[in-house]
Order: sequence, then structure tokens, then C-alpha cells
Amino acid sequence: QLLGPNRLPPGPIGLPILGHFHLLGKNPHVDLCRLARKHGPIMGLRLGFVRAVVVSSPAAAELVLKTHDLVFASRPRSDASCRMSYDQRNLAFAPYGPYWRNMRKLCTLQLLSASKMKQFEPMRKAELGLLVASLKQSRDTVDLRARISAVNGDMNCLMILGRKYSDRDLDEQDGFKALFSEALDITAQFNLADYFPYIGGLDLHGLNRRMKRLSNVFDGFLEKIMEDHLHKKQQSHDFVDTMMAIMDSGEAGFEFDRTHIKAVLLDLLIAGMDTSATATEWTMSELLRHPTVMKKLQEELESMVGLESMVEESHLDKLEYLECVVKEVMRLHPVAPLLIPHESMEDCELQGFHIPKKSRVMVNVWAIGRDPDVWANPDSFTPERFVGSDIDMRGRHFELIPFSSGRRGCPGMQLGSALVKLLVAQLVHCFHWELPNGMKPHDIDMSEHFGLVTARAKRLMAVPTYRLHI
Ligand code: HEM
Repeated sequence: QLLGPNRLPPGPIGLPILGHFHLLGKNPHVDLCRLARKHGPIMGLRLGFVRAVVVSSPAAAELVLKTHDLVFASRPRSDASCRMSYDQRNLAFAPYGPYWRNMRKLCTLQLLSASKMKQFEPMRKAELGLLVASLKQSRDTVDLRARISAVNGDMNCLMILGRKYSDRDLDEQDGFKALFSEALDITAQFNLADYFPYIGGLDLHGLNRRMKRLSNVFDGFLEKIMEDHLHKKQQSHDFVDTMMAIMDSGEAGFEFDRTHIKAVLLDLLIAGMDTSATATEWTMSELLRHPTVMKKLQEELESMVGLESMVEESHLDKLEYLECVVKEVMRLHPVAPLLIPHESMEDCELQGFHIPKKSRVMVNVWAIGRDPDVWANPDSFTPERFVGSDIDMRGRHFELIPFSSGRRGCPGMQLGSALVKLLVAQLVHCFHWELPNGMKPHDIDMSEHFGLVTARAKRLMAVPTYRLHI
């Protein structure tokens, strides 16, 4: 380690060539949390030929995402980001620059603004009505992940593509959900090809083959969507129509062709599909594990909404305990535990440590959420800790940043958090939930499956009983 102005952040001892790869297992966010407790909140690693920095405290996260936001606003180039997102033409993996800025502005305005969200409120109400009706008929155990993903996927497709697509529209063999999950899985993997450029062609993990197949399937599907819109098979004017009109007008003011539209559509479908559904499934798991919290939430819903009505979006702001429950779930189970990797665009100094240009920066929000110096009893699920607290999830309080913060912060935050609250409120208000086969709350397996979106490793199964008087 150098001393003085070029002192690099401390870290574990690495192996020749390999660096620190051998320290990362199936759940790298957990391994990195353990290492950071030993080496500090700004930790340096070497992954093959790439210099990486792991940030694991609210103060360090604030330095990266706020104080030096611009320096860290880019994304590293990776094999997956190129192969799976039309050579980084999407939003999530695009390097910082005018293309990313313009495209982000366009998506925020045309799809993710408050007024656009309002426009789709009746659609969300109708889709949730269908979900409740189908659960009401069920007399048996339901696969909550499947149900939550399906309704979330339908709402996403209606909003972005103008109509629902069935599983088989995407791929005869695997279907919608499985392929999107696989894409998130692949993009999050520490792919040796990104860290050892010379062995990329060997495809040691078989990732190239999987990426090629996936990107072909996605491309076929996106081409079909654009053709459908071109030939006016649909009546409504949706986001795809808007994007195509901008392309045809030639007035976008930046590079904008069919490939860019496909890249952004895929990005939004993937970003919107799994994130809210995963957070909802984690919330239902914690509620089933903590029946007193479930009961308290049902009581709030009973008093604010009543057993004669379903929850409406206008109720959400008044449901204070629901807000606390969701914050507590996002603290313990952030869906993107390491965010999406950032990259420094120039040399920078963080708390006296030198961070060279082109370092790959991971912010471990999972570690921050479980830091005993920040939270009392960090591993216990206690929504009450947020009662009367001014900590929100909007990226202003760096101890709780499930949507990140700053330039690269999630542009779908409003939509994502409303969807999670709405789905949870509806499921908890309309139904009593029991675990199947005499299972006890503490038997629920809470293991995680790491990916760009980190979901429960096991599906959540439960038995609903309708409880409203309508
Ligand atoms: C509970 C729901 C959601 C959570 C927890 C979440 C969280 C995140 C996080 C942590 C990031 C990475 C930020 C960073 O690297 O600093 C991100 C990026 C992003 N999210 Fe979300 N998200 C959610 C829902 C959505 C929805 C519904 C959409 C849109 C339909 C969306 C679109 C995006 C996009 C486009 C990016 C990339 C932004 C960029 O790189 O400029 N997200 N999200």
C-alpha cells in the first residue's frame, strides 16, 4: 500500500493474477460485508486486471453518490452489458454522457413521471382486481411468487408495450419470467471475461452461449412488438408509439434508431418486472414470519380503508405502518444489494484514499442495512424502528438507499415503491394468510439467491382466505 496522497484503500491480501476472486462465493454481498467489517467502509480489491472499490457505510456512500456523484456516474463496460443490451445502448448500463442523459430524460418524461403514473392508475386497479378475484377462488396453497410476478409483469407490459404478452409470446420453451430472471442472473455474475480480457473467448462459464441465446430471443420478441406497433394492430397510444414517433420525426436531437428503442424497452421491462415483484415477495415473507406485524398492518388497513372496500392508491399516503413495514423490508432485503456497478471517470479521493480513474465501485447497501453501528438490533425485523423517524427511501438518508441516490439513482423509484405498497396492501387487506402443511413462521427459509435483483432462493407458498365483506 502506498502512503501519502496516493494511498489506496485497504483490503485483504490478494493472490497473484487472480486477485481477490477466490473470496467471493454465491452471495458476494455477504462476503463483501464480512470483509468490510475487517478492512473498513472503503475497501480496495483487485479482481483480475480490474481495480474495484467496495463502499459499505452511509458516510462513504454519500461521498460516492452525492459529494462526488459526477465522478462516479459512469458504468463499467462488461461482456454482459454489451451482449445483452445492444452494446450499452440501454439506460442501466450506458456510460455517462449525452446519450444516457437524453435517454433518461426521455424515459422519465414519457413513462415514469407522476402524470404518466396517474394515467395508468385505472389499469393497475383493474389488474389487481383480477388478482384478488382469482385468489378468492383458490381453496389451496398458492405460489405467491408466481402470482405476484404475473400481475406485476402484466402491469409492466400494459404500461410499456400497450398490451399483455403471454409467457409463450417470448419463448416457446421457457417463457417470459424465466428468461428475464436469467438475464438478471447473468448480468450480475462476476464473469471472468470482464476481469481477464485474454480468456474472454474461452467462455469458461458458458455465459457467452447463454447470453447469445437470450439476446436472440429478446431481439425476436422486441422486433415483433415494433412490427405490431408499425402495423397498428393496437388502438392505444403507448410508450412504444411515442418512441417510434420520435424516431420517425428525426427530431430526437441525439442518436436514436430502432436499436436504441429495443435496448431501452428491454431495459425497462427487465428493470420494472423483477424489482417490485421481488420486494413484494420479501415483504410477504417477513409478514408471514411475523404474525403480530401482519395483524397490526391488517388493523391499520381496517381502520383506514374498512372491510367493505379494497385499497385504492389514494389510501397509500395515509398508511403509515405500511410505509414502516416496506422500509424495514428494503433495509434487510434490498433488491439490488450491490446496486449496479458504478465506474469512476477520473481520479478521486475518498476519506483520504486515492481512487484511480476507471475503478469499479460497488456500494454494498445490504451491508449498510445490517450495520450494527447504524441500526440497533440490525438483524431483527422491527418496522416500529421507523415510527416517528424522518428517514425515507428517496436517497437523502444514506443509511437507507434501496433505490440508490444521485444521477444514477433509480428513475422508477416512485412507480416501484407505489407498486410494492399497493400489492402488499391489497394482499394483506383482502386475505388472511396461513402457511401450508402446519409449517411454523420461523420455518420459512429466508435464504437469498444473488443476482442483479436478489430474490428469495425458495418460492413463497401460502394459503389465502378472503376476509373482506364485499
Ligand atoms: C422496488 C422497486 C425498485 C427498486 C428497489 C429499484 C432499485 C434500483 C437500483 C438500486 C438501481 C441502481 C442505481 C445505481 O446503480 O446507483 C436502479 C436503477 C434503475 N432502475 Fe430501478 N428499482 C425499482 C423499480 C424500477 C422500475 C419500476 C423501473 C422502471 C420501469 C426502474 C428502472 C430503473 C432504471 C432504468 C435504472 C438504471 C438507471 C441508470 O443507470 O441511469 N426501476 N433501480
